[in-house]
Amino acid sequence: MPPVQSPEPSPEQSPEKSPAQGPFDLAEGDPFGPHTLPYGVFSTPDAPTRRRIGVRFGDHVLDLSDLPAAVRPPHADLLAAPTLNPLLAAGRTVWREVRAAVRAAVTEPAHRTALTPLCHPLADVTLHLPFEVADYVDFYASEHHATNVGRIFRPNGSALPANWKHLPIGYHGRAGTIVVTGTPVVRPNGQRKGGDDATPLFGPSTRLDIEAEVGFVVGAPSNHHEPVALDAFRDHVFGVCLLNDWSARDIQAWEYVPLGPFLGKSFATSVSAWITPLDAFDEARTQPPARDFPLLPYLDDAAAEPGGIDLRIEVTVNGETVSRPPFASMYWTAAQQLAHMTVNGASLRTGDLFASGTVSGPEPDQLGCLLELTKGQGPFLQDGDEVTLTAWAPGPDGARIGLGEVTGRVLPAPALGGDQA
Ligand SMILES: O=C(O)/C=C/C(=O)CC(=O)CC(=O)O
Ligand SMILES: [Ca+2]
Ligand SMILES: [Mg+2]
Repeated sequence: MPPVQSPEPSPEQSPEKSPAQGPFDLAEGDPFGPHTLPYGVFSTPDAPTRRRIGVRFGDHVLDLSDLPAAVRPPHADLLAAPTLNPLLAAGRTVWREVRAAVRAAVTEPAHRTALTPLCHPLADVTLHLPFEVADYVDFYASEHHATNVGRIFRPNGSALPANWKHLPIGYHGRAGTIVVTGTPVVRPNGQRKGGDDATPLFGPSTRLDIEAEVGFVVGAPSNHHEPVALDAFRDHVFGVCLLNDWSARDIQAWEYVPLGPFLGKSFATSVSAWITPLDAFDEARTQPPARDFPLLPYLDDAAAEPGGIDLRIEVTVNGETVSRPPFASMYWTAAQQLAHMTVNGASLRTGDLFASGTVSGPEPDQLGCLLELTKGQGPFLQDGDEVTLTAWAPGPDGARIGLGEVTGRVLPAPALGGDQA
């Protein structure tokens, strides 16, 4: 695939910083300033089994697990856990109180002496999957992606299915194979049958792909039989992460009729280590595209607060930028996806994760997977390839809200056993 033209500086490349400065002296434009404050879970080499909650500030992690009394936030017990789940479960009022207290701690110069020993350079810590994933759903919400993929997978049918503009299509994925950024991704073995194959073949996928997506993390649960309305979205959804829905296109193309993706996607899904609270995106809200059909009342967001988010994603393969998918172009919003997911009375659990679907914009350098970028022809991923997604959103007063990164390197498929070879 051709590299993207006219590169802009990656938000991950923090501007130059002099070594004499401390963890709280951020360079101008650092995307992890006081308006971002994403939560993660880390450990340090001296205590590798002690997982602690931290917040990212610049290129450091501030340990929140045992803050000194002068800056101890309300609900500090929730921050002493080894995962974010207790904080997620606590609900929006608590999320806001904790975030306000953390912001006050990192911005008040009088606290710096006390907090500096609790700051670890990112390079010195191990980042872990920050929450225990409950259920996992993946949507299909980009009109551009759905149209492009529809043409490739179903050249004789209409690109968009008849239901596409009436409901956000999704499928249930595999929560147990969600992995944190940096985890290697092993090429899956599986069954495939191309148009020229007389019978199905078995072996390593030859069409391994990525999907650049945004994940939404559910905090507060809901009750069974009680749908979550559009305007209750922010009572339930805690925050946002980056997500790569690794996809074996050959396995997927053969297996997906009629129930949708299965083994072609369930071998691994990577997420970023940082969960950014929704409140960080207040300045980045956008109106979704105009609706082409009237929506049923439970999905009709015409009078709702703008449901889109202006996240600018960048996809690199082996360090070379291949795409810049714009999340603001998504047809269906996360609030509509949540309303649809629960309209039948299905309940939410703390730690549920739902992904936006591949983010593809209208332009050729805005496509969120290699299938689209190469018009179905490949090349797809080779063993050893490393794929990284980064993103940022506009914040207050020209600040950037960084989402960190989700990265993974492809490892060779396991050797086939006697029954499989
Ligand atoms: O059009 C299809 O048959 C399937 C497309 C997908 O790859 C499903 C998917 O993961 C949805 C998405 O990421 O948008
Ligand atoms: Ca997907
Ligand atoms: Mg996947």
